[in-house]
Amino acid sequence: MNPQVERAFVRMADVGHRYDPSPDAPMAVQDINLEIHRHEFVAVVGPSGCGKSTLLRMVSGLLVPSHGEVSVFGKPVDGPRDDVGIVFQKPTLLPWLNVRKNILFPLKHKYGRYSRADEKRAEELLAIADLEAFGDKMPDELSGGMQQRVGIVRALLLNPDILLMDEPFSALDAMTREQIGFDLLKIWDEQPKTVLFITHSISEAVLLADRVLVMSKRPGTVLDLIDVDLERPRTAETINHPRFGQLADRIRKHIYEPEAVV
Ligand SMILES: Nc1ncnc2c1ncn2[C@@H]1O[C@H](COP(=O)(O)OP(=O)(O)OP(=O)(O)O)[C@@H](O)[C@H]1O
Repeated sequence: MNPQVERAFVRMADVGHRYDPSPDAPMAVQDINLEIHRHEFVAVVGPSGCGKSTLLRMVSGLLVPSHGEVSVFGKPVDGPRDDVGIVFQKPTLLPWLNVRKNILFPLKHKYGRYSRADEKRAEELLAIADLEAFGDKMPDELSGGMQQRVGIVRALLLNPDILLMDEPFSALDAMTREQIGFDLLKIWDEQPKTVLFITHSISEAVLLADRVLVMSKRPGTVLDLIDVDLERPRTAETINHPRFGQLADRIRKHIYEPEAVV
């Protein structure tokens, strides 16, 4: 496990949720018991509709589960949290603001202003994301991958303890996607966060995460929580490691031939 991982941070105890409150309506997720450590990188994979986004929304506090409890550092999550950054599939940058103003926008929106220190940190984060030369550019002057990196920097500028990422790279081509994965690991290494990362890509999950949470089809439950015992830093070479293939196979079996997994 990553040495930066400290201790249990996010806890889900017997968590379940049904969107339709009538008692015979189907559950979206059920019987979720999970502990995520501080600064751990957990990837979530599972079939479409199994409740991955539901899980993320419950950690963010945007959704209160109908059963069980989600807590962060021992305190129940009962409403939207301040210490959470969210990155979605599309970065949704404001087209009329340059990159620098886009990443500072949430601070301005939240506090009405931002300080010189915030501006300095914005420049530092842009540099970590290899975007230091693009602060003055408008979003439509950037590639899709660069826009997505701006979205990640924007989420990090609020210095959240928890970074929730919902299929953040799925709109990108394969090469950009792999590169931005390594960029994310570099940012995470320099600015450790507890990351919950949803993906449909098994190899992306294994390449990035400390652990991979595999969910069953609806109602989503935890099928497996797999330790990714591959060395860091992860590189393009990691993919050629025999252990990488074994881990990816194990996840693939859960998803495509669950009866074959003992
Ligand atoms: N707001 C909602 N109201 C009612 N049902 C919902 C709502 N949001 C999600 N659901 C249902 O809950 C289940 C889980 O949805 P969720 O979006 O969490 O799955 P997912 O694993 O993230 O899916 P995908 O991989 O396709 O994005 C689905 O059956 C979905 O139809």
